[in-house]
Amino acid sequence: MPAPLAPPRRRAPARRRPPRLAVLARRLRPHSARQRQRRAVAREPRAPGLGQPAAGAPRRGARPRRGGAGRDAGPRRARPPLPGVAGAAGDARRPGRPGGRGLPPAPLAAGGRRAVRGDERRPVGDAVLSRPQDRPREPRRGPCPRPALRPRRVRPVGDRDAGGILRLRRLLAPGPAAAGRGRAGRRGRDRLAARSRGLGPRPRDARRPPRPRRRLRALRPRRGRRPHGGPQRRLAPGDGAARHGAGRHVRPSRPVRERSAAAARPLPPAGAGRGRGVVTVTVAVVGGGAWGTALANAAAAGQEGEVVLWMRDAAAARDAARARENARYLPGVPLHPRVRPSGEAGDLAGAGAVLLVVPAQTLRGVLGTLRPALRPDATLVICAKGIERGSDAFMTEVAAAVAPGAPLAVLSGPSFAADVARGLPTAVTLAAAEPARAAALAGILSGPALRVYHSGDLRGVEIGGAAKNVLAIACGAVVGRGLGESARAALVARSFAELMRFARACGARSETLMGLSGLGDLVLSASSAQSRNFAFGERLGRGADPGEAAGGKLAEGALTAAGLVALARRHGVEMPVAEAVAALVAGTLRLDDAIAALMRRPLRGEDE
Ligand SMILES: NC(=O)C1=CN([C@@H]2O[C@H](COP(=O)(O)OP(=O)(O)OC[C@H]3O[C@@H](n4cnc5c(N)ncnc54)[C@H](O)[C@@H]3O)[C@@H](O)[C@H]2O)C=CC1
Ligand SMILES: O=C(CO)COP(=O)(O)O
Repeated sequence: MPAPLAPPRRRAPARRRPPRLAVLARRLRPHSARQRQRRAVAREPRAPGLGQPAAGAPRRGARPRRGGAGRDAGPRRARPPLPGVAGAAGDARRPGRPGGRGLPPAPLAAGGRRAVRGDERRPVGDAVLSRPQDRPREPRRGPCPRPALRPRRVRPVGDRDAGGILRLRRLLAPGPAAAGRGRAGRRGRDRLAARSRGLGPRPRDARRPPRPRRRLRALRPRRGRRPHGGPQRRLAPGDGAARHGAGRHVRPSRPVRERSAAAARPLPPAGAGRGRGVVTVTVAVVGGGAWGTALANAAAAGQEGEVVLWMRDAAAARDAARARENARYLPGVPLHPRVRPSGEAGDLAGAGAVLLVVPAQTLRGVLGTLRPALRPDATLVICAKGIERGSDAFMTEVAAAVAPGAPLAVLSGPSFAADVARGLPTAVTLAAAEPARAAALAGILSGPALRVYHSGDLRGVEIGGAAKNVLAIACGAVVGRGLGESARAALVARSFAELMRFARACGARSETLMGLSGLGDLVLSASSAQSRNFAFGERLGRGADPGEAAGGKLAEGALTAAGLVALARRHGVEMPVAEAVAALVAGTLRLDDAIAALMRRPLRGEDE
């Protein structure tokens, strides 16, 4: 018997691919029971022939709701997975969630590296696994419904604004920071308004309170600059102080404050042990030339009182007072408001310090004339640079002879009047026998651009100023003759050597000559045609007659050379450069012969 036939095995019916819409719907995560119900309805077949969309399906032409089922169910979003790709856009939205509808995590690729799905952030070096259109859109704002797609947390705008408002409220809150802020407070409110509109810059570091220094500045009333601690003053244009921030209150630097204290003190007794009284510090200037005018301006800027600028020509003084300018000697530089030009000797009577700024050869005569008008205890500050002809006397000796017992001081150093008048930085030395007097005077004359060092070596400071004028003529002659920069440098060095020898022989300190009045002034005058002495020598070098080489200007070196040489001989000091200049000026030696004589001198050790 044939074995009963087994009932034919029925092939399992092939699984029908679910309709596309159903697949898509399954992938979607319903957010609420209402949504799930809607989607269930949507899965039901449409009524045949009616062609009406199922309830809950998006209407044609309706704008898909952002982040909702309507958008996700749209045809653009619901793409089938790409072949060979472990998942596609939207698949990873619930990775590994037990019982979740999403796909399991992507399998590990060869080498243990996990394949990266197109919708994940890809580490550098991973293959590109998706087409650009399969990548999810970046969510714009608000909470993202798909955590795996969220690139990073976006702070809601409201949060940020709240922080900004809090910070700005703190800035504007009444209290020491805000009280009296005035414009600063208004600015803050404006910024707050701008910030709340999403405009305007963020505060630099809003967590930190504003810096206290700034706040203090804002609270400080604006005043005129007080470089020396005095009361507010009006400042002249061109004045050094005005140039350095007039109109703004700037706390003076420590040295300036110290100078103020020094200036406020009365000068110590003149000629200690000689019964002199204490002198006050009212400054007057004798000599209305370039240097006298520049120093008067500097003194006026450096202390409180009026500064009388005495001129021998009363008409010139009136003109200067009217025009507020010394048009002849220092054109273009306004006089400081507290400089009073005067031709009256009586106007010098109140001065405690009198700056003598006339040509060296006139000092004896001028001081002799004015002496009766001066206070007997007035400090005479010698600013002329020279040695008196005929007597071969230093300026301090001349002054001491004319005004015996008067306290003396000497001011010298590298300083073109035009530079000082323009407020360019300058440093000079002031020497007096008593250190306290020198310091007090230095304090009075110092300013933002004029730095006055003090010294006790009167002789050294005056020799530096007088001798450099003579030596600068030699340097000018070398340059005028076209002998080159090497020759000029050699001449400066050898000139300085003889200056030192001479100064030491006269009892001065070498250190003084190595400073401003000596090396400093020699370097300035030997290297610049702005120096009248250098210019005089330059013209000599070009063949000008010594009588005309000055060109109507004051060349103190030409008038001092003979006296310097005479003094050097008296002290047994060799000064070959000064000798040559004296002979050139006297017209007893030609320049070429002078140069040849210098070059033929016996060779010797440099320090001999
Ligand atoms: N101009 C400058 O850059 C500097 C000049 N000095 C020295 O200052 C002194 C004066 O020089 P500057 O003012 O430049 O000269 P300057 O030629 O500009 O003025 C000389 C002043 O002295 C007056 N004067 C001339 N003879 C007189 C007399 N017999 N009696 C009264 N007053 C007389 C003139 O009227 C003029 O006001 C000189 O010894 C010079 O070496 C010092 C440092 C810098
Ligand atoms: O003494 C001066 C600079 O320090 C002025 O130099 P002159 O007199 O050569 O112009």
